[in-house]
Amino acid sequence: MNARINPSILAADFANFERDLNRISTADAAHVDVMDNHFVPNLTFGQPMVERLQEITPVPLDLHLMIEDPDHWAPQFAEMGVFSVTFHAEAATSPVTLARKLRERGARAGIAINPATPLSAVEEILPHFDQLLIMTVEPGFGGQSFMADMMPKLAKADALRRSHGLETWLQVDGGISLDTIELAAANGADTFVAGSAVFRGDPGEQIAALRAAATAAPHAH
Ligand SMILES: O=C(CO)[C@@H](O)[C@H](O)COP(=O)(O)O
Repeated sequence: MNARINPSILAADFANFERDLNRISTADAAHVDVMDNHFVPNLTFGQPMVERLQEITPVPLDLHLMIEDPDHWAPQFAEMGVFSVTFHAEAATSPVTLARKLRERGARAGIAINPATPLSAVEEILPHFDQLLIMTVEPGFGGQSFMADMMPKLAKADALRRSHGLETWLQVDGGISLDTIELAAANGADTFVAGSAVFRGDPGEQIAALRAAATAAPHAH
């Protein structure tokens, strides 16, 4: 299994993004949590900030938009040349049209679902997406506990993509650490967002350890 590790810069030092991005240069991508204080009760990065991060990052940017009205805002983020843009199913009005717009602008298109949102909400539209993000915490803050009860949903998503021959990546986000990554990998995740677990220790070492643990996990296929 090809395990991708995307550190969340929500756990980086906000006064030292250039230094901390360089510390995760062995990661597959940097996960950037854009929060608008409406869709979630927290406020992080706006467009000028993401634009600047895109200029200085040594790794691709994986944007996670926890915002209202992604139909309006997401294409503008995609135009910055970022690697991927993921928006929430709960917030979008026309997700398929939006996925097409993101791809037209050169970004991989991702759709995210909150813990309370069932897989059925995205089942039919999954073929239009490059990535499905299954939240393993309530979105909004880093440092929360991994919700193991999301594993049946993850396993179902994995079975669905395999039965339809889809190449959709399955991303998990929230509480991913050396204690939880194997369980997520065993249930079908291939892309892992980790904030605290990476930046709490030596980021390079943590990335390598997380990748090795996910790769070694017994996997359904
Ligand atoms: O989207 C979010 C939180 O809403 C995440 O990306 C967190 O930043 C993950 O942090 P840890 O749980 O790994 O500390």
